[in-house]
Amino acid sequence: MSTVFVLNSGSSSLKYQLIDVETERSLVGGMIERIGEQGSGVADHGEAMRHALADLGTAHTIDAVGHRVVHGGSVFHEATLVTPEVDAQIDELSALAPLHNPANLQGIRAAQEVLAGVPQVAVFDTAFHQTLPPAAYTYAIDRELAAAHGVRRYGFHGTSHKYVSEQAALFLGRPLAELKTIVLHLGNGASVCAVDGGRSVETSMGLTPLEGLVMGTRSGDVDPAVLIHLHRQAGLDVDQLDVLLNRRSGLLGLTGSGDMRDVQERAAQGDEVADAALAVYRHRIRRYLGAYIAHLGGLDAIVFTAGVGENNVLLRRRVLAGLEFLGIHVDDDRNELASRVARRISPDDSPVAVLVIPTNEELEIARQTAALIAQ
Ligand SMILES: Nc1ncnc2c1ncn2[C@@H]1O[C@H](COP(=O)(O)OP(=O)(O)O)[C@@H](O)[C@H]1O
Ligand SMILES: CC(=O)OP(=O)(O)O
Ligand SMILES: [Mg+2]
Repeated sequence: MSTVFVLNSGSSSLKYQLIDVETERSLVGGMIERIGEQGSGVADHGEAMRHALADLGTAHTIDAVGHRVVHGGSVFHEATLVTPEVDAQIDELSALAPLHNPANLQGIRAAQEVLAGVPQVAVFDTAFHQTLPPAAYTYAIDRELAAAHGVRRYGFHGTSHKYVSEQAALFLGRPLAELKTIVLHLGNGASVCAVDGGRSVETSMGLTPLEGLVMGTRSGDVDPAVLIHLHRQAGLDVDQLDVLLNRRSGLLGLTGSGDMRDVQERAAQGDEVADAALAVYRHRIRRYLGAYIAHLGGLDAIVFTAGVGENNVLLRRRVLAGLEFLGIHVDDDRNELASRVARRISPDDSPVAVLVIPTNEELEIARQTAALIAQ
């Protein structure tokens, strides 16, 4: 076993990489964006997949394909070989992740067609969070109704949270088993995870990837009564509410742009609407940070990752400002240093290590795929 082709289908993008699992080097890689948008030339994830395979060419052998699958419900606790039964279960879980699972399945089916006979492995965003205690995953609603419909918190971005928390332990040279870490995965989708001894014990996304932080186009937490109110008072039906909260909220809803770079640029030019949106974004993160420090009963490390977490100097400083009383300090010079590798942005002697660690979901998927195939 030496090469794994990894497919990471997002709601509107497809990232792919061919990874040599022995050297952990990427041999071929690319990204197709704006899938399904008018004028993009790529109608759906099946077509995007065919573009990716064409880019791959025939120069390489492929020993297995690893797929990111966003929702694994309570069914999948670990990387799983795709069989017709597994395909059907992923399909069934589409109701819980309509932006993601159908795209993941299209990727799987296109790969099966083009790479017939090559084992396909599904790696689930939810799997790492299967260790959440019931107190963290239970919604306080009618128990039987919830059970009948799979209504509980699952959590997402697990592949990233797992990878990054392990990298943090390696970086610090300390055993994972004794570390209390909070990971801030701030990308287009965003979530926080409390990791205690390598296990996810609390995370901000819930039944679907909508709960929690303010995101590019998703609202994150709202009082559920907002939906009832908007239905009764503004006449929005359930599909309109779905589109509102998942696709037209977050930074996009607050400012008209879902991209953090745009919002920050506008704020820097004195745009008060953009500045106020950044304040909401930061406030929500700090609410979770405080809560998770309490859940963990201590804290060794805070890790920033994903597009915003890895690149946004100002946001990192603002999120952690005023938390010195908790042993959380940021060294401004270290924070401002642009770099693509794992680094510490707190002083060496501060009680809590504040780290920036680039996530690599593709590598983690390749590792898990190779490990499963080797069994
Ligand atoms: N170099 C950068 N500098 C500042 N912000 C960035 C940079 N790269 C990405 N971002 C921000 O990160 C977000 C996208 O994160 P990313 O992790 O790439 O998203 P996805 O969830 O689609 O994988 C956007 O809001 C974007 O503005
Ligand atoms: C689960 C999720 O939100 O994924 P993404 O950040 O890729 O949209
Ligand atoms: Mg992402």
